[in-house]
Amino acid sequence: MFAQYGSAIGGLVLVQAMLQQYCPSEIRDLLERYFHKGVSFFDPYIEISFHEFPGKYMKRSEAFTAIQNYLTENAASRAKRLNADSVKDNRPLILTMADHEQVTDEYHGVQITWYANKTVPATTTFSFYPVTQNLRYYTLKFHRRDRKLITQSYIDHVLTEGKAIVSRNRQLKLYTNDPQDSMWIHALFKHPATFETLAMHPDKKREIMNDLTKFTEGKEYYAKIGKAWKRGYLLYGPPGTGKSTMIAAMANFLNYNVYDLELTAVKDNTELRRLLIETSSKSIIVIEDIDCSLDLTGQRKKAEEEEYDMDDDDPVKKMTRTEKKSSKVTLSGLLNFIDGIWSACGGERIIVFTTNHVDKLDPALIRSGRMDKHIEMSYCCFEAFKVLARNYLDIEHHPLFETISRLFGETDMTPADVAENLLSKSDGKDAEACLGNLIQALEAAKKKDEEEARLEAKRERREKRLKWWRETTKKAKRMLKKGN
Ligand SMILES: Nc1ncnc2c1ncn2[C@@H]1O[C@H](COP(=O)(O)OP(=O)(O)OP(=O)(O)O)[C@@H](O)[C@H]1O
Ligand SMILES: [Mg+2]
Repeated sequence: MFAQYGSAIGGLVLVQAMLQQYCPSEIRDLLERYFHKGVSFFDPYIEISFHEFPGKYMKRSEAFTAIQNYLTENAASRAKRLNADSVKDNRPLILTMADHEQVTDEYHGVQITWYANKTVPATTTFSFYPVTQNLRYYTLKFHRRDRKLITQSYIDHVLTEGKAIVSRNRQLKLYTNDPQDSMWIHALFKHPATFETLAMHPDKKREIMNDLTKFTEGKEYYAKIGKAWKRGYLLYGPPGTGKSTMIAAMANFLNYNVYDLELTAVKDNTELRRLLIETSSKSIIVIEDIDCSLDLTGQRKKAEEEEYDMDDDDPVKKMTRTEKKSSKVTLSGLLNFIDGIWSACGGERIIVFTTNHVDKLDPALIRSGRMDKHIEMSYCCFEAFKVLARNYLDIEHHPLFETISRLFGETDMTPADVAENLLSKSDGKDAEACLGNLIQALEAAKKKDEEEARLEAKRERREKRLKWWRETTKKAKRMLKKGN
């Protein structure tokens, strides 16, 4: 039976080769269409292709990555030609199928063949992406009698397995936007901060961790209520209270990549949109110091005023306005993105804004629904100090803790300053000396606070006296006038 198919297809291939050589193109196209129909009539096999970059935005297909990982773990070792990926950080060698290689897989007793393909484009058009990368694809080939099993069960199995492998083997990455060509560049993300090492009141910490876990498990919930699967956090507080450390702890906790978006390097809203669409799911997009990144407070107002003035028909003014508008990222561009566009690209993204001045932000940016959770990162409390003492000195208790606890009630110190004091010259080994350092620093801070309070009180008293003196003089002058 197979031999018959084979010779029929062989015959058709021969005919096609002859046509290509001797036929005019119109007739050839027509005949080729029939040729493919003929082949598919005789050929009992079905093929499905999965391209690496299938979409308009040149976003790498998650299905392709999942298949690559599935094949690497399950079948690639059986291939004859393999690519060995560079090995870093003592990780095992990664072997992937070489291009134009094939492997077979088995599922419920059915044989499936996978081909790793790569086509080289005939015409070279300009692209930011390596050309060959755009054209890699896997082809899955199976007998048509197994169509139901493959399309309804096997592909799902491969994608689910592949995605699980991706998240198991995931090495976190830190992406930053390159101001030169506005592309994401990445390095391995290796921040050691975890929720365990984060100095914060345990209740608050638990609340945040629960919130994050609920978010990651919320795929069905978000779909049910018709909202994009995203969550916004606003971290605010003075410098050195652990906002950036918290982001690293979140990434390590969730096993998410971090996209550190430098807004000042983004040319306009279109570029912002592209950069954000290129982020992968399971990621945290961070915009640090949002109040400094852009004049977000003013720009929206300015934009509104400009729109209002659009009737003005001075062409020069109009042009300047248009340039101004198109050359910057605006608050509305950012808000539009946060609000809507993500729903179209798969979700599971967290966006974190940080600021030292929450009072300076435009209310539109922080209203609920946009930033779902506001987290205040504040001065160190005794509970947070205990975490730092455990991290830096390996101690849970010490007789000096009582004094320290009292001093935390009397003055403010950031966790960064506490940590600095715990890092003594003796390399953190002499706990008593380190705690002594901290007590001295806390007492000095308390003294400074008291001195500032004393000066403030003195200033207030002086102002009061001055006010009394001015009023009394005014009264005396009025009385003198009346007397005259
Ligand atoms: N809550 C904290 N827990 C543990 N370490 C902390 C904490 N806060 C600060 N630190 C320590 O202080 C350093 C500075 O903290 P971090 O950069 O997270 O502060 P920040 O709030 O982001 O400051 P900025 O507003 O200046 O960006 C960190 O490297 C870390 O060692
Ligand atoms: Mg920071």
